[in-house]
Amino acid sequence: MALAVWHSLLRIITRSPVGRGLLFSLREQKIHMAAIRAVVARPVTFVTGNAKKLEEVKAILGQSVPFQSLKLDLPELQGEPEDISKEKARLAALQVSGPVLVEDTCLCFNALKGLPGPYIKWFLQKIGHEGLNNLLMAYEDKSAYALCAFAFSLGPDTEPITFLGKTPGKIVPPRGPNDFGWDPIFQPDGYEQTYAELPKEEKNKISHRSKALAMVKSHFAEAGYTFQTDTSL
Ligand SMILES: O=c1[nH]c(=O)c2ncn([C@@H]3O[C@H](COP(=O)(O)OP(=O)(O)OP(=O)(O)O)[C@@H](O)[C@H]3O)c2[nH]1
Ligand SMILES: [Mg+2]
Repeated sequence: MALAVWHSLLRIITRSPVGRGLLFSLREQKIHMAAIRAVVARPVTFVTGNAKKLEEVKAILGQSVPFQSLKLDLPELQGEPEDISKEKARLAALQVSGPVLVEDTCLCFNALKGLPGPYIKWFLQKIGHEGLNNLLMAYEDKSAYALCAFAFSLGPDTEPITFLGKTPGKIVPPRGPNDFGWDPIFQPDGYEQTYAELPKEEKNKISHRSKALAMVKSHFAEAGYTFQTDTSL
């Protein structure tokens, strides 16, 4: 019965010019979507100069988003995290001539209206953990948040898209191993340990980076890109 109704509906659609037009445009759209889904000529390159970031990205993404990495220290725009990350992706895509993933990380102090934010790398290099704590000496509010802005671009002619992840916490005197940036002075909300004291797997479950990468993963799953692995193309 349902099949008979469907057949008469199909007959009506295919006999009318409007119906035929509709079917044609649906077919075109399907072909267009297939073209988008299909082939991207190169695998994704995660561009970073930071080995510890790379380590975490590998651990968090696993096999979900196949990528290769390239160590490049890209120049960084001043401004808002999302814009910095997008500009990094544009520069990276030009260098790589293919699909790229980059990220920019900020450590934002609420008492300082979000600063040092994207400038944390230079603050950390110049004044260290103690200096960062001292910046908040005059304030009762030690709350802060770690923010990660990933940007993905399919190539030099494509506008990058961004994925943000944020983890709230507070700034504390350094505790734990000193092998990654400001991890020893950031204590995420709901934990008694700093990022540095937490086992890596635990940090990777709750970190700003893992939250942003969860969105990257969903995007890749939805878009269904197929990346050719033949790099001679
Ligand atoms: O304790 C930390 N836990 C983290 O989870 C984390 N992620 C980044 N950082 C540090 O924060 C600055 C960001 O600057 P940033 O995003 O420009 O990175 P970068 O210049 O090192 O690499 P990249 O820009 O080439 O990717 C740099 O000092 C990074 O070392 C972290 N420190
Ligand atoms: Mg950088």
